[in-house]
Amino acid sequence: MKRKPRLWSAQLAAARPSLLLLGLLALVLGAAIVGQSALIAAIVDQAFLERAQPAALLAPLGTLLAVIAVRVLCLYGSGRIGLTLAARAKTAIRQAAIRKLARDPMAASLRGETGAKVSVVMDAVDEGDSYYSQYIPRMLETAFVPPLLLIVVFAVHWPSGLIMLLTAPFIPIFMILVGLRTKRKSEEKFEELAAFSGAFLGALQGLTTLKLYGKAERQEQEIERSSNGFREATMSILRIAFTNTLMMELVVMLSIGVVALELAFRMLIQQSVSFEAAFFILLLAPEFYSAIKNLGTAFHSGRTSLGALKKVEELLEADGRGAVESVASSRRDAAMAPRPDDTAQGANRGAAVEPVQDSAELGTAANAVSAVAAPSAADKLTVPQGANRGADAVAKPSASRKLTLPQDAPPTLELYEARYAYGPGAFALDVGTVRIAPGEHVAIVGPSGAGKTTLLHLFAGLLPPDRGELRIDGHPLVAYEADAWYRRISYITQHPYVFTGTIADNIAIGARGEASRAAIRRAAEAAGLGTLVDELPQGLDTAVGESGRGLSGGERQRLALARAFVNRPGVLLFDEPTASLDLHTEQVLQRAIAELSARATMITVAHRLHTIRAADRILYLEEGRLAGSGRHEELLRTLPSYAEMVRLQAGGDGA
Ligand SMILES: Nc1ncnc2c1ncn2[C@@H]1O[C@H](COP(=O)(O)OP(=O)(O)OP(=O)(O)O)[C@@H](O)[C@H]1O
Repeated sequence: MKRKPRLWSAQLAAARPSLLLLGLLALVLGAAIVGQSALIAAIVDQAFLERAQPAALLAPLGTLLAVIAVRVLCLYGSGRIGLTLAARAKTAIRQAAIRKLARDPMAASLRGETGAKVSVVMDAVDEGDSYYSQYIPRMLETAFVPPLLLIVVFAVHWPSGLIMLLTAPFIPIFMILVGLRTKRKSEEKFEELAAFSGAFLGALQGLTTLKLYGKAERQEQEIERSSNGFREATMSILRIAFTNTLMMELVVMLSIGVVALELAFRMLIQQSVSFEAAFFILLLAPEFYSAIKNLGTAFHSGRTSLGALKKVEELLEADGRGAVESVASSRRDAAMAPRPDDTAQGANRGAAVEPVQDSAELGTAANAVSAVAAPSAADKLTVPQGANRGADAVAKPSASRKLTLPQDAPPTLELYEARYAYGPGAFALDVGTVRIAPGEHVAIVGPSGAGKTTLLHLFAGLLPPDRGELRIDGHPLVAYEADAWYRRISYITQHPYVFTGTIADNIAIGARGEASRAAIRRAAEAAGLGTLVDELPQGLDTAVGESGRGLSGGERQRLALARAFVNRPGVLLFDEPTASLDLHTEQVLQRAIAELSARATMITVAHRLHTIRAADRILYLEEGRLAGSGRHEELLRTLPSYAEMVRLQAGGDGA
């Protein structure tokens, strides 16, 4: 048998007292089985062969009832313990998985299919149930019951004991052979299920696009194909399981038959065994085999569970860091705490990660996560491994304390000797050192694909530089409390994400703490949402997002700005929409942004000439390099490619 997934072992180690109790119950169960069989054999012997008076049978019958009650209680007890073990383990594993997803760097969390992740967290964890509720209790029963029965049979009539000893191994041999195949199949089944869930969710989310391109039917066929794959994988597991059961029943029946034949021969021909002893053994034999057989059935579910667990473990260890320990600790610390080395710097080194897409909105998503992810005190006090890499000349925080970020004044930002590549041979951004003073307004400009968004993500702390680091007020980002930075910034993407909930809920998630109704209202008005809210019958309580009213691109932008207004960030990161908004919306947005950025550092991926002209400094990127930096007029004079871009843009912008 291969090494057990570490998740399982971690859970078992945490459940040692329950395992001891299960062992004790198994021992009592074994004794009850022996007692029950002995009493039945004695009662039948006395009633039919000895022709005893009914009154004489009352005492053994009463004892028999008591023994049966003990047996039932043992089974009930071990069932309850198994279920409790399973429930606790599933909670801990699921918490660890959710915590892992919540604390992942944003770029990593956008990697992979959402449907597949949901399937692992929900279905694969559920599938783990039978390992604890069936396999572990049956394992312990088998460790105590069959050996006990065998000792008793040997003591009463050793030839029967020998037959049982020789035939018993056939059952585990079958189950090991079949179980190994089941585990492989079960892993395949989960791959199929994950593929199916991913394809299904993807198709549902993109249904409008698929319909517009006339591809809905093809996607339907794709879903049919992957659902058939899942069905076939499930059926092949069931086929193995049924064949397994049939073979085991056959082996058990044959073995009991051989024991019975031998006993009949000794009793009737040789007359060397009494009826009571033979009947006693014949009662014990099926109990002996069924205990081993039950393990076989539990073994099958156990293997399926292990296959499922491997998927959960893969999810937990997707970034190569040991999350298993956190499962064991999750009972101690149920709070979903971000780990220090999960902050942007130091994570995903060299991995080709997806860039943060437009749907990710910082200062919003981060707050949404932090609503459920309260960092534990221990995490705040630990300094991550690999912190301060390349930070030779800067002040380093003390090894045991995290710095707090001033919440009132805008900070100084510095990308120090920063380089980021999406992977070996992929696009690489290498901008060296860029320092942005408090309150400075910087525009990132350049041709499409030059690395503007990548640079913005480096400034936001969303992408960890491969080399160099992001410094806030002279200290590396990892020196600060995990959430402090994200509470200080607002990132308005081109297509802000609207969560399912009311407009008020959607604005409130931008707030650093609780936002009052009045503050939400003020933020909505400041962002130019006042008229829309007034026109809606339910005002701020109108449902938006997937299950509510749709919002236009401009309204989404204003919603994102309203989130920023309740936050009043020290750093405003803004990815300007490339698509043109109508003049009125544009003016509303510009006014709101000007007001927001008056007391903040602002970095904008700029597409509009008036943003570029108004910037204190322009960073002009070309193929991942900083080709020039300065004010608009300065770059016009010194950088021909910039002048050319402005000339082309002026044609379409009219600014
Ligand atoms: N996950 C990724 N893996 C590999 N390459 C990527 C990834 N994301 C982006 N790139 C590449 O990195 C380069 C820079 O992308 P980026 O989005 O930063 O450019 P940009 O200047 O913002 O472009 P645009 O103005 O068109 O939005 C592009 O060539 C892009 O194809």
